[in-house]
Amino acid sequence: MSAMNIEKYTKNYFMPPTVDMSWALQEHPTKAPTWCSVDLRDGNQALVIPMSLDEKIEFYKMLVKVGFKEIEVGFPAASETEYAFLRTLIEKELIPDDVTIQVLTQAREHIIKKTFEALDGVNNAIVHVYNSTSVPQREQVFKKSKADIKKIAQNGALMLKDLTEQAGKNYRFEYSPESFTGTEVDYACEVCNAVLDIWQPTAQRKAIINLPSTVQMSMPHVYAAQIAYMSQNLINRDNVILSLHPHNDRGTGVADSEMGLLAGADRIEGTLFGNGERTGNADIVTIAMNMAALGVDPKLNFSNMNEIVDLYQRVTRMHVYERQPYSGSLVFAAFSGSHQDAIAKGMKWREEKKPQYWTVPYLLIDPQDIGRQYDGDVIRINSQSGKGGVAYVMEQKYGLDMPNKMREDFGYCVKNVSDHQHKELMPDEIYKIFHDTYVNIETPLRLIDFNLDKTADGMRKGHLHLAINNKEKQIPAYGNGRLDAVNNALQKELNIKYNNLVYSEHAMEIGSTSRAMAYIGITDEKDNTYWGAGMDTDIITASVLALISAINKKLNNTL
Ligand SMILES: CC(=O)SCCNC(=O)CCNC(=O)[C@H](O)C(C)(C)COP(=O)(O)OP(=O)(O)OC[C@H]1O[C@@H](n2cnc3c(N)ncnc32)[C@H](O)[C@@H]1OP(=O)(O)O
Ligand SMILES: CC(C)C(=O)C(=O)O
Ligand SMILES: [Mg+2]
Repeated sequence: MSAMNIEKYTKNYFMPPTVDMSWALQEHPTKAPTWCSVDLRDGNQALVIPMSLDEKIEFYKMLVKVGFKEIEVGFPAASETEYAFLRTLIEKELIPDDVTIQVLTQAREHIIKKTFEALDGVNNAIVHVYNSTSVPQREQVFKKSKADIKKIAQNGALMLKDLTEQAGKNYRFEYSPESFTGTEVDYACEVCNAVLDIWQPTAQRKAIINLPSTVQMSMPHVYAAQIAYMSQNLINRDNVILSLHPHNDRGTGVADSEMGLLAGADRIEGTLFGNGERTGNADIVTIAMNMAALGVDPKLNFSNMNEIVDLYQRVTRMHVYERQPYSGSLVFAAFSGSHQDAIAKGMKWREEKKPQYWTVPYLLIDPQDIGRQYDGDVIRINSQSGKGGVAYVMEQKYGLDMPNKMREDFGYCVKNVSDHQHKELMPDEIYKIFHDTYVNIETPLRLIDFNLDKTADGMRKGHLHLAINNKEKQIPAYGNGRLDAVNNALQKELNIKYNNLVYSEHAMEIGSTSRAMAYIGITDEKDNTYWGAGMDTDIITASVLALISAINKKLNNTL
């Protein structure tokens, strides 16, 4: 016996009588399918607390805004709320002309009648009828033969046809052989064809045949082979919209949908973020965004993903997993140093070389396209981060452009703080570390003033007014420029030696236009480099402050 008793499991799906895998030669779908959101029905029936009337209305309006043209709004015969919701949509005229609502019903007379009652007053609707066809459902639940199960479907189809005629409407019809994935594929096809035979769809009024993986049982290519068989063997195929309704028991609801589309399907039923029974339905956000990431217009608009996530979480009381493709809060975040470095360089490269295409390493799509920000959503800093990421945040947020070598010094400094505090560091915390570590350091040396005039031969000569350990002192200064004069004066006065002076400065563009930041690195005889920064409204003063900060760090022996 195995530890998990796997001996009791066996394959419960059926390969189609003829297996055509030629669809697999296509790389990806090249046009958007018809999308049908089943959030308000399949998603809703899976919630611990189903949505209230007001919550359903709010969710419905959001689905319309995203661009769904077909929305399964409920199972009107299931409960008062479901019934009242449909009535509200109709009576308050909340159904735009280009949106068709869909309602689900079992193939039972009183339930179908109640469903039609609820539809009173609507012009366009899809009435969706289902019955189970799988071997276990036939044997264990319905205890009926194949012929009897087909009869349930036919009776349901007939009732839909008759009641629609009686209502004088043009409702469209959908049939689902529920538990399709556990059904012999040729038998499922026989049942669907019997339904189509009753409905006699036309080009003006096509019928929808929806093939659910009510429970996912196989790898996605097997489901797609089943879909290919159905697509090739349904009667009146030109007037049939072949729809998929994948669930996610094996975690491949998206793969089932994508491969099913390649195999001939025209339509996808699914939910936002994959909410639904058990492990959920196929996640339409992911399927649509996968298309968008390949340059295929999905005809749905997720440019405001944060708002959609917030509303969804609030009304369903579910949570969008941090790593849910495209929509999770961490899906664009790069904490690790090498990823951050590549992203920062990739962004720059794109800006300079190919702004019309998105090829930035580690980011499948441009986060801004779904309303996420580079700043805050992409490069985030913790102990796994490196100099590239830290410098990127400082540059984007505060306009600081440190010399390359200083970035390394600061990167390690930030990493250590994050490591010791065991937390992510926000940009303002990183800036504080930068400021406390490098900027305008005043002990033991503090600059009070300096006065350096130009001599006849173009040199600079004058005095440096300092406080050393709080004792004020004037020292003479001479050099070929102001910074050089200060540098010479300080080395002499303090009797210290250093070289490899690295210097850079810039105006502070972000936040404070009137200030300059200067950076200086000095390397002593033991090859230790000390970095300082100076901030001031005057660029020369900023440079002098940067030098004094670097010297103070050497004197304090703080690398
Ligand atoms: C895979 C899916 O998501 S399918 C959709 C599932 N969603 C829901 O069920 C949510 C809404 N459902 C409900 O509120 C209720 O089930 C109702 C109101 C529709 C029906 O309620 P009830 O009749 O009290 O109960 P229930 O659904 O258990 O009925 C079971 C009976 O219907 C039969 N039945 C179930 N589904 C179907 C169907 N699609 N077509 C025909 N008969 C069916 C069963 O065989 C069983 O028959 P029996 O009475 O001879 O044993
Ligand atoms: C009603 C049907 C389509 C369903 O939800 C399923 O089989 O999962
Ligand atoms: Mg379902």
